[in-house]
Amino acid sequence: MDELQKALNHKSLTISTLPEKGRCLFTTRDFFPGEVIISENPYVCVPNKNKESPESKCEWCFSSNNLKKCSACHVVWYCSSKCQKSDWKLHSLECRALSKLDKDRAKSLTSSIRLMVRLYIRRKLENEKILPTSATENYKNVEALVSHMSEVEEKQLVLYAQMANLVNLILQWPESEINIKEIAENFSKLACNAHTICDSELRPLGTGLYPVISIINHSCLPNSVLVFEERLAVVRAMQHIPKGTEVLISYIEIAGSTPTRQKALKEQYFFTCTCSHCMNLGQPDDIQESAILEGYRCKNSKCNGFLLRDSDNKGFVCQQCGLLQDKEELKNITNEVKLISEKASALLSSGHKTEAIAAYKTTEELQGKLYHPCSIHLMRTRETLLKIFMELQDWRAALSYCRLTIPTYEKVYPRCHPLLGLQYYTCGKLEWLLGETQAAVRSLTKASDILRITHGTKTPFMIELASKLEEAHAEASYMLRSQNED
Ligand SMILES: C[S@@+](CC[C@H](N)C(=O)[O-])C[C@H]1O[C@@H](n2cnc3c(N)ncnc32)[C@H](O)[C@@H]1O
Repeated sequence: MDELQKALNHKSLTISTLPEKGRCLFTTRDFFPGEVIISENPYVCVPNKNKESPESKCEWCFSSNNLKKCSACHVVWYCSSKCQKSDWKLHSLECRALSKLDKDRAKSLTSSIRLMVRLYIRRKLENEKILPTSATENYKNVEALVSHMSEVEEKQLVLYAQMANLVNLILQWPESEINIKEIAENFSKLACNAHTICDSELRPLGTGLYPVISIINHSCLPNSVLVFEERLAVVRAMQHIPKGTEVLISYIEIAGSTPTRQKALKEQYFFTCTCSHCMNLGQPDDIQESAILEGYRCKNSKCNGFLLRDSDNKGFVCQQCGLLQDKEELKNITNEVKLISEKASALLSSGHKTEAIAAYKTTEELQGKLYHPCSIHLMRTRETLLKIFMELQDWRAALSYCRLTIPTYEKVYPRCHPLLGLQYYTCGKLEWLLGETQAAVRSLTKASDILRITHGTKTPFMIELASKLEEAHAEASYMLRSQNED
């Protein structure tokens, strides 16, 4: 039996291979909601630095506080000497390579290029026995990852080859140690195996390769969830998982219709999902769900019906009241929504928050006429308004938008999804700030019921949630006692 299989057996897990999925991870005992199934440190990881996340982060723990730049390469940052020391074996070689580059070029390297440079440095350090190997921390596990090279489009292959040349240029190693074709294939492996490392509130921090957790396959109705505790990846059971069951997580944002989810999975992961949600494709309830989440609503504001194309494809018919809607009319409003939401997004990017709010509110109003109240488009606009009002510390407005998103969250996410838990948490925190104590207790309780399963109970984030809930409970009972005494 191979070493990895033996190590997994000790964790009550086993690897099987299915023809339609490749490797799969199965349980060899029951796991219960909230229980950690597997955790793994990254084989390699890097913090993200891009337009959405421009601030520097610690290379080891991803913190943004007390950062000091590496004085030699000027690319990598650390929050403490402890983090710097932990990363030193890998960074010492990386630092030498980055220091030779033109300063601006070194600073503008993408996360994928940096991740690949780190991957090759790690392999070299293992080969030279400078870094120890184990069953779970071993380049062999990277070799076993799927790459889908034969399915990748020509244009993408050219891009991977160019990126591989850049990695070669950065490393400047002898030909015997580098193989451009293999680096290109490893880029393809990263595309379908690397994970976005997020903080407890699921905000992206970096990218990491976790070759053992990468054995876990996808389902749109997953039984497990992947979260991160700093750089550690943790997979927890979201429900009771009986012995002999495949461990499944979701690779994608599952708030979307079946065709949208399937498109995302095909494009990035090259497979067609056959989970029970996807197997419903084309069935009347799936068509209805798609129309509600991404399609149009009836133009009669008193009717809550959704529209489907009529049989001769001239327009759309309300499935509740039968009202016909002209294709051109819908196209015009859709274009109007597109233009105003693009304007809103441009205003926000250029820092004109007040004007952006007005434009997003107009978008929301128009979307309300066009889409179902549970539409994903409407939900996204409301999420943006919530975010802007949070930044402006307008808690009342933020709470009203947060509340508007909840019914759609409850519809699109499973009962125990971390995003649903986090939305209840935001709602609860705002209610608490605004003195709506009873409502805060209800929302924080719902948040805690979900997040203690997905996030465990021991992280600083969960300890803070527990203490907020306790405080809200205490105040609610004090208020009740005072009322009774009056
Ligand atoms: C992160 S890997 C998962 C492990 C992979 N099965 C292996 O053999 O290494 C992702 C790849 O696994 C396959 N995969 C994942 N979930 C699947 C599913 N539900 N059905 C079919 N293939 C799946 C796809 O080939 C996908 O690109």
